[in-house]
Amino acid sequence: MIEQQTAPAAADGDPAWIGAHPRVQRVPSRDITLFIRRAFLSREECAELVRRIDAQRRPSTIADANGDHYFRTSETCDLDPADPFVAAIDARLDAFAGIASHHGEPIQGQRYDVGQEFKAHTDYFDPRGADFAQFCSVAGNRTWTLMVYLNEPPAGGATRFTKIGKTVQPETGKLLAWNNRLPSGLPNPASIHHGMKVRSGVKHVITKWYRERPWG
Ligand SMILES: O=C(O)CCC(=O)C(=O)O
Ligand SMILES: [Fe+2]
Repeated sequence: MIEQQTAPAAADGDPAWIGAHPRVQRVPSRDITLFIRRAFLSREECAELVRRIDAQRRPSTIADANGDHYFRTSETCDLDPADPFVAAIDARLDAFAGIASHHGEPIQGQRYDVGQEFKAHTDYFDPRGADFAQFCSVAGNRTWTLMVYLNEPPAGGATRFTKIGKTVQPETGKLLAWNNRLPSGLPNPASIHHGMKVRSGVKHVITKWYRERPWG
């Protein structure tokens, strides 16, 4: 009998579901739910994504502009959800998170050249921030983040979770998944993280964010 792959239907990620996948490690922390899964994507899949990101990149932007023009110096690419290759990766991310696809934003790509970074920030939007209504009135705030490194720069480019003191090194195909919320549903300030400066080479990642309510 062929095993039927059913799409996830849940509105939120379940740590027990994610933690039960093969080869998943949970980062020990009382303050955040954070998982690492090495080699989630193959080198070939990563290279395919890098090609698409490089072809369509634009300067990255931030919500709640803070006057620091060097806060996020990378470039961003909105990957085309209608591209069958992208759609297949999207479905694997949803299956990993265990979250219904309509809660997900389209996958983004990020590209960092030497000297580029994304300073310490949270992926959730500040409920008191000026841009909250603009970004969150329909789908609500961000819940989980899934991020995959598509390459490994020779120096720099780590992701540092500054509040919990955990630094993750880029590694081709490595996935990070974390909950941006507390068990109460409020935003978790311990999820703050810094995409650190690339010192040599180039760094690409994909980011996939899920929302409290259906997207779009
Ligand atoms: O590039 C990184 O290491 C972090 C990226 C990130 O935090 C983001 O895109 O929200
Ligand atoms: Fe982030």
